[in-house]
Amino acid sequence: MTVHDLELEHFRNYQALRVDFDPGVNVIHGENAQGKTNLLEAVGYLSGARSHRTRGDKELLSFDADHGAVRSRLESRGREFRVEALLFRGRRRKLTANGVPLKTAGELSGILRTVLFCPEDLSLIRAGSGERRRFLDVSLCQLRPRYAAALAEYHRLYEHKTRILRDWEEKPSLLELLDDFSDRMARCGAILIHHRARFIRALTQRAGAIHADFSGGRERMDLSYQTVKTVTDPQAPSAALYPQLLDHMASHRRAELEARQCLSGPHKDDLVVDIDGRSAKQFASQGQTRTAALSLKLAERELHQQDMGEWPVLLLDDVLSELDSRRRAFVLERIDGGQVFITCCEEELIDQLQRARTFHIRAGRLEPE
Ligand SMILES: Nc1ncnc2c1ncn2[C@@H]1O[C@H](COP(=O)(O)OP(=O)(O)OP(=O)(O)O)[C@@H](O)[C@H]1O
Repeated sequence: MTVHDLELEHFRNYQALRVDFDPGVNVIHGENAQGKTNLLEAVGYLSGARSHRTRGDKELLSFDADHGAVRSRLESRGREFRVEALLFRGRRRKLTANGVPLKTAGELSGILRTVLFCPEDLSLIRAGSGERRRFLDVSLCQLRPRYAAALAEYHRLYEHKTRILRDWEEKPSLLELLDDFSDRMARCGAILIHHRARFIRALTQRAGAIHADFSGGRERMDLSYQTVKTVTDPQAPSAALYPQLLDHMASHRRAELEARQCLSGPHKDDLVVDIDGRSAKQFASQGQTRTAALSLKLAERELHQQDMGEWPVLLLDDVLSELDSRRRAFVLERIDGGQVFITCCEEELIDQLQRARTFHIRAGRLEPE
């Protein structure tokens, strides 16, 4: 997959930008706060109309602008696409591909896939389970459209059930709906667990091998999937998982009513990361945390490649400067193949990336080469 060019209008600190990219490695270089991450964010937005830094589109619009645009010509699965996202303050965005309006943002993920690694990804290892579930969800939504649909439905049901549990004492009639919502959550939840388990199994093999290479064979990383306790084999077909989830919900019915929260279901799942048999969340050093998070992302990238037969676009935000020279060389070797965008502040890194095309950014503008 290749992003050939990008055009931005009133996007973050870019008033107007038009740039052609290299199909290989692109280095976005500049001092702090000049717009490197904003440019990477715009490339990432082409996949799934989603930003890794904000939920709402209005933050993407330049301060004081009431509309903006992201446009690109890109190549995916041997076809060329012209993708456009028009953003408005206070109005729904408009997405099109080759001039045809798109109904959902998911249709954009079907065209372009990206894998991003940014400093915030260290929380993949360090933070609570929510960050790791988000990682699973973002990957799986790109990989499996059925997963994306089940996840959206699960979130909707979760919100409804939470409202029932919150308000049932004031409005006891709501309780009549509770079991139906639990049943539907168990059906959707079974689909999520099945896909998560299979994805984690594939990820374990790849990420473990990458982490071993990364650490020069000195460390071993293991991943395991923690889900609802009554599930005996999470990789089983969703029809087999459904009654097991229902059992768990039934045994937690009273506790949910008392706690006024959904306590049962895959919204509490975790991806457990161990290094040399110990919890990475609790014991990993800063360097180990960075290596483990990066191994997960590089493994995710390889799974996309395996799935589609072509590399997703890799976005590395401010990653290399934090690695020692051996690990940096390892990453540069590993990302050979496919299109890559790397942001950096240091001139010396540019020298190391000899085959790359470099873009110098200052205050939301491209400096002439
Ligand atoms: N909606 C917006 N409109 C205008 N400017 C914005 C908007 N959002 C962020 N900015 C500004 O864009 C500038 C560049 O931000 P960006 O995160 O891209 O910096 P960077 O070059 O990656 O810097 P660093 O090396 O420090 O990470 C910042 O000064 C930020 O305040």
